[in-house]
Amino acid sequence: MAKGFFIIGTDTGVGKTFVTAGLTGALRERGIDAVPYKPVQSGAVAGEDGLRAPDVEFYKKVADLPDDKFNTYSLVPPLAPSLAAELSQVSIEIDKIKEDFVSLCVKYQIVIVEGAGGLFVPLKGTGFLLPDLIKEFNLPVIIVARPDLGTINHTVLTVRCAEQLGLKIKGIIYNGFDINNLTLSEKTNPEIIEKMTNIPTLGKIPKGKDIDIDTCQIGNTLELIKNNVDFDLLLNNT
Ligand SMILES: Nc1ncnc2c1ncn2[C@@H]1O[C@H](COP(=O)(O)OP(=O)(O)OP(=O)(O)O)[C@@H](O)[C@H]1O
Ligand SMILES: C[C@H](N)[C@H](N)CCCCCC(=O)O
Ligand SMILES: [Mg+2]
Repeated sequence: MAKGFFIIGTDTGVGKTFVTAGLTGALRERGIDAVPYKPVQSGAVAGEDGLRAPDVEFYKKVADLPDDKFNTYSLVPPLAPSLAAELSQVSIEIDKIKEDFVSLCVKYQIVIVEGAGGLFVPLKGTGFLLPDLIKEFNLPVIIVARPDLGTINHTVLTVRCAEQLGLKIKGIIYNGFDINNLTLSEKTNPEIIEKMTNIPTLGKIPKGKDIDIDTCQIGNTLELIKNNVDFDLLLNNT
């Protein structure tokens, strides 16, 4: 079985890339040969030498990575992968994604895969969704969630759906606390969600400084992840 994690979010923009990059960098600093993998990047940007994948560029800047292939498809339309592929007249081949994933699994100790958007996102047409890929990879998922009001519903919905689909859930990372001005919901959400789901909280990450994926500003990403994720919990039984 491949060793690693599949990073999903309760939504797009919750911090999956930030967490994927930070976890990869932190594990590599611990001497664990971890790498990231982004099967399908939508919202890719045209650069001098072809399409740039912002998520992958961010990984490379945060973590000291070997030179390898960490992305299979890069698509310009900022949409769900299957729609972005359709508009780009690209056919997403799941076997190609599996091939790239396996080639990383044989070379490295841990592969941290980033999804796209939330859980129920179509990868190919409307029949092959993100959970289908997670099952193919047979990896436990880490859910990245917002900390504030509204996240109970989003997070518990994601947990319940993932469980009903037979996915294994490693834990939840809440991302983006305003630690200088914690709201009542930020103070109470992780505990009540753990009570409702029995899924452990792996980390509570504060808002950082100068972090922006689109402009590849990494700010204090690595420090935030290193200081706020429970790595003993993350790595036990991995
Ligand atoms: N803890 C944080 N502190 C400050 N900025 C953050 C933090 N986490 C994420 N961000 C910023 O929020 C934006 C969204 O984060 P990110 O791109 O990681 O989300 P995502 O879930 O990967 O989105 P997508 O679904 O597009 O892949 C980015 O600009 C990122 O830099
Ligand atoms: C373009 C964006 N940054 C992500 N890469 C893809 C988000 C897909 C969201 C699909 C949806 O739930 O509407
Ligand atoms: Mg991302």
